[in-house]
Amino acid sequence: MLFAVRMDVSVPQDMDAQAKAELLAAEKDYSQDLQRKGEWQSIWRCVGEYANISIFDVAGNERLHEILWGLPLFPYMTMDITPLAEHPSDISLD
Ligand SMILES: O=C(O)C[C@H]1C=CC(=O)O1
Repeated sequence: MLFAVRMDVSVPQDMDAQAKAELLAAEKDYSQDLQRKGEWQSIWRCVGEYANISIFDVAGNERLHEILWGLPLFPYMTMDITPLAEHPSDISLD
């Protein structure tokens, strides 16, 4: 199942610099591991915002929930999740 997820990040301004660096490194590792496994298909920066739009291809809602809850940055994010279906005008389906 495909999902588009918009993640808006808001890390506290007063977070310790070392703790922030470790958090962002853990987030990157977590994301790239799932990208290599094919569940996190793509990630795009939203221009001018500390936000991304990501495409996930996962077994179902429970798996997406598990992935999102496991994000190291989860406590500092808000998310908007859109389930995706095929579009009848998609030429790759012809
Ligand atoms: O920078 C972000 O958009 C937040 C985050 C989500 C995955 C990742 O590597 O960073």
